[in-house]
Amino acid sequence: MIPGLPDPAAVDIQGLTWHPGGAQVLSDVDLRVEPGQVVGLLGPNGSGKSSLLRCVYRRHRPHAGRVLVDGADVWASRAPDVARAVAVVTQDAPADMEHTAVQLVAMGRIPHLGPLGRLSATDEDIIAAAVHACGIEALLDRPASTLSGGERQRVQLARALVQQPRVLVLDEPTNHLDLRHQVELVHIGLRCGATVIVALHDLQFAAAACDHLVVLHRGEVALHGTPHEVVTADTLNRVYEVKADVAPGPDGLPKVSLRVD
Ligand SMILES: Nc1ncnc2c1ncn2[C@@H]1O[C@H](COP(=O)(O)OP(=O)(O)OP(=O)(O)O)[C@@H](O)[C@H]1O
Repeated sequence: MIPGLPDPAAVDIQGLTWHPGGAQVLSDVDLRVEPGQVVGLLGPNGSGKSSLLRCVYRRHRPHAGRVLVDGADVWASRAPDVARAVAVVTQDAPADMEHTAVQLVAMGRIPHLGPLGRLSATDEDIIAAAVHACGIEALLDRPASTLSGGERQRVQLARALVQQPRVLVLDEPTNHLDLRHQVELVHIGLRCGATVIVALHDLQFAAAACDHLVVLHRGEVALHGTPHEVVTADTLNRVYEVKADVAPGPDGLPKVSLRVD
């Protein structure tokens, strides 16, 4: 789909602890993600999902522990080297709102450009492929500030893809997307060949889209396993404090029915 995508990388999170201003946000988190795996990060609001992902894409420096991408500690590596390996789509609007969509997408090539910062024909091909994959051709000349939340998220995904990442970090990438674009995100982002770590709120979507699920609770890994092992009535009760029935749906995946009485 995107020309020249490199091999996916393993991600090893070891004893990760982050306590800004004394608040214990992440405590001794261990997680191994195999190359090419799609791992869903679940957990209630405030459980530490975004904080964990920020440690992976080198936004937060952990107070203890480390994140290894193919064996290299991201905080012992140079920022441009990490940017060549790890791309991110966040739930926030991009900072550069005055730029047009195509300028934002092209910024994804910056870690790969030479000293003159010029785009080559190969770079242009990669950008065109990502624009096509994300279906944003009609948005290219629009300033980011005029785009809807879902349009902006697709522009961010295209920017992440042109980075040709070995690891793709997605922080609640579906929160602005309608059903069709959620399904497309699975095809484009989750199956692009990179190792993917994705924070999600919808357990059923996570079960359908991910190979492996990890549930954070109060900054610790509460449980992890296959969708069948993780999406259970017990998890919903113990971690989310809701009553629910979980039974296999027609596709064999866990189907959640919340009890609201
Ligand atoms: N810089 C910071 N300083 C102090 N506390 C922080 C900081 N960043 C995050 N927190 C706190 O850490 C906890 C975890 O936040 P985080 O955003 O990682 O959770 P989350 O699981 O992604 O939540 P949500 O599902 O609501 O997006 C929250 O209680 C949050 O207030």
